[in-house]
Amino acid sequence: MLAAAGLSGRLLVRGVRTLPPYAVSPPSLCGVAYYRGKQTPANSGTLIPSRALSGRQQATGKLVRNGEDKNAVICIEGNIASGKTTCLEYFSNTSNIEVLTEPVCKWRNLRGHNPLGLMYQDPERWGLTLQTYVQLTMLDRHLSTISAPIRMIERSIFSAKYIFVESLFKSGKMPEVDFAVLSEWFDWITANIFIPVDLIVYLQTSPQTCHKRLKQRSREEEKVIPLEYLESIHQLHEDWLIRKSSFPLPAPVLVIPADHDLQEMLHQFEENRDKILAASSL
Ligand SMILES: Nc1ncnc2c1ncn2[C@@H]1O[C@H](COP(=O)(O)OP(=O)(O)O)[C@@H](O)[C@H]1O
Ligand SMILES: Nc1ccn([C@H]2C[C@H](O)[C@@H](COP(=O)(O)O)O2)c(=O)n1
Repeated sequence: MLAAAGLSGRLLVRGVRTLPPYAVSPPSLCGVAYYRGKQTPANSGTLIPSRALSGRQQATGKLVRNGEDKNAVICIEGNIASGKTTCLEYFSNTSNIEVLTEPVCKWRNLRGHNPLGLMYQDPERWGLTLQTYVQLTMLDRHLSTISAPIRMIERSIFSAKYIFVESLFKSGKMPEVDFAVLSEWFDWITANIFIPVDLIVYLQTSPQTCHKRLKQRSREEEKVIPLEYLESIHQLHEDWLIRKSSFPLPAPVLVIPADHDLQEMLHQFEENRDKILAASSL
């Protein structure tokens, strides 16, 4: 299955529907990483069985990316339109950091189909389709080969499951069997593949701020998103990252209040630079 999904040859295991007008978006920035303003191909690397690794996450017996254990991994988490991409863009000019944006363009254009748009139109029918693909593409973000010592990822395979799949299921928009399939996949992946995270940066916003920014960004598929959806996504983030009451945390959390205007946010990113880069010395 993983082979069919495009990771073939890299796992070394020893042990037609009518689409709306916005259906296809340009795949121009899909599958790329940014390293000091340059684009580099983000390829999946070779996975090999782990030896006894120390720290971060219990990895023994899991598949690991060959030679990748030395990379520091920082995940930027936050609500929809909270400013994650803006944050990644800010750090993309920093030497030593390679930023990997969320592959939204892939979710909007998968061989001419738009799983993101379909999900917003009919979550009961298409939630599983989108989230299966999100899980695959986020796994690729965690495992792709990079050249910098610090990997900065927009969101993570963890928030995909703990926030978005959870939201679909809890709101009654995902059938139990679809939730079970996604959960089995997620459990298998996290039990068998070493997915280290050293720091989570949580851009904490009010749902109202996100609603305003979402409308300003005006992504076609997201025009149907009501404030209530952003409120529920906010609560799931708060339960996971602040109250620490819902799901396991893969790493410590640095909270950056992010309701401020753009200029102040850039200042906040700079103020937190040392704390963020400290992840590489953990
Ligand atoms: N601090 C800010 N103040 C006002 N607008 C912002 C701020 N940060 C980002 N934006 C704008 O809000 C929208 C969403 O930002 P973006 O970085 O794409 O968020 P995300 O990646 O979290 O969805 C974009 O139009 C962006 O230009
Ligand atoms: N697992 C996921 C991850 C993201 N989405 C949606 C939410 C947004 O509409 C879009 C990503 O946008 P961003 O928050 O980066 O502006 O994709 C989802 O449905 N499931």
